Amino acid sequence: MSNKHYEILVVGAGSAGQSVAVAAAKAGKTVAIAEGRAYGGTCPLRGCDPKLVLHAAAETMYRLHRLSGKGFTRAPGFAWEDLMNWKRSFTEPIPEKSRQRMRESGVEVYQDYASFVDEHTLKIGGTTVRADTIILATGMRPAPLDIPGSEHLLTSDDFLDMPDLSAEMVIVGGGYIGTEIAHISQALGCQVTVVATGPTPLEKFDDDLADLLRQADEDRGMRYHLNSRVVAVKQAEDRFAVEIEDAGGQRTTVRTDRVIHCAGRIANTERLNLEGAGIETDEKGRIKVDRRLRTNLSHVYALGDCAGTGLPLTPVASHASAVLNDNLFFEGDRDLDYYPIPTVAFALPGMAAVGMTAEEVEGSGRNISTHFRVNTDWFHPRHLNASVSAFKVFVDDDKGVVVGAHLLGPDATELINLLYVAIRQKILIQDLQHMIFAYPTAASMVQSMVKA
Ligand SMILES: NC(=O)c1ccc[n+]([C@@H]2O[C@H](COP(=O)([O-])OP(=O)(O)OC[C@H]3O[C@@H](n4cnc5c(N)ncnc54)[C@H](O)[C@@H]3O)[C@@H](O)[C@H]2O)c1
Repeated sequence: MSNKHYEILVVGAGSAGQSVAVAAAKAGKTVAIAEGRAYGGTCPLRGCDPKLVLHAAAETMYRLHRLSGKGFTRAPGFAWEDLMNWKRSFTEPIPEKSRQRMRESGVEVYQDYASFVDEHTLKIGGTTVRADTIILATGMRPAPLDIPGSEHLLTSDDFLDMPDLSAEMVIVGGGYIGTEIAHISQALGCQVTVVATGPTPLEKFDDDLADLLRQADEDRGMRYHLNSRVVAVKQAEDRFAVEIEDAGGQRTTVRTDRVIHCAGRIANTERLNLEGAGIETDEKGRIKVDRRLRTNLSHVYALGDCAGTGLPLTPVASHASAVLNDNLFFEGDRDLDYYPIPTVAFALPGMAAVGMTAEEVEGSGRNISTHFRVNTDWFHPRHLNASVSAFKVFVDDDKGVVVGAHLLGPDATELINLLYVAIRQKILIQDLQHMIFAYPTAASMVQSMVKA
């Protein structure tokens, strides 16, 4: 057992942890980073990036199907294995590249899980490490689903590495991950059944838009069990029998080839022995932090998905690491400043939101008008023959600015950034209307969306 001391120890080598380690080294600190799994973290290895590679193929197929009979006579052939190889060309170089980046920056690299021994000491494999300042950035993982037959469930990690695409799949959960996996799989030829606990999928998005998406999905053959949950999974020869219970207690069994568990994620804290150092967590199990990412111990910080602040999204972690790096290493004096956080679900077509929600508008007592419209007849969605397109934009009529935007439709995932800038910078609608937007682009729709 060897002993080491560093000024800074980072636990978790995802995007947040790596960013802090590099900044600390740049500031001349002695730094180490520990990671139990592959270097790189969720976003480039098991989340955003590989998902988007698959989504690009699915979106191409979706668009081709929508233009069938409008120039296209048949969809092209599709090989899942080739798509997986293409995806691996993105993911496989990440761990070694990340480790190399750490070493070149002067960060000492540990390949093992770290666990607290006391407030300043962690065990990393066979090494006892003492550190003056400790940064926790351990991310999240699928939450265990406590139902009979849970051993038959595959996770989103497994989905992103499947050897083939099943003919039929059941998706447990209609949140971000469930919806994205459902849309990718259905577009590429799988018969998908989604089991969602709420009255619509994507409950964290606008209800009206989520319901329009559900209708369009059902029209193209996706199946939904709403207000329902999966209560058991049984092996049925080489397939599975999925037991689904609705809110009234009525049970249905669906037979399928694979069952994908997308029913929520929890913070990766179980190997840290937080109790060993007396570090507090919130009711969701995320590490409690203040507006400067400090835990209840003044020398321990947490950021990224494992920390109880902001949404578990990569750009939120990037913002948090920028604030922490400034404050810790470059004499900054900044609080976190998230508002508003744009968020996107890569459905087909995409769903996106930024700023005030319908519930927030209703409870605000402010003079806010709602611009809600199904705009499948507008030129941009229409020339793509989109299955659905709609928007709900909230305008503060006293101030003349956009305060919330909810989009569903082709290119919604890009358009939302434009509305984010309008909200964040409080651009007057009057000024927005006087600007010249290139036409015909998706972005040019924004001027019509905010028109009274
Ligand atoms: N595009 C993106 O930005 C993106 C993509 C993926 C994940 N994420 C992030 O990851 C987080 C986690 O995503 P997620 O989709 O795992 O969680 P989620 O909380 O969005 O959805 C999980 C859903 O599963 C339901 N559920 C729980 N038990 C169930 C059961 N037995 N049967 C059926 N449904 C059940 C829950 O009620 C919930 O609606 C998100 O909050 C998001 O911030 C973001």
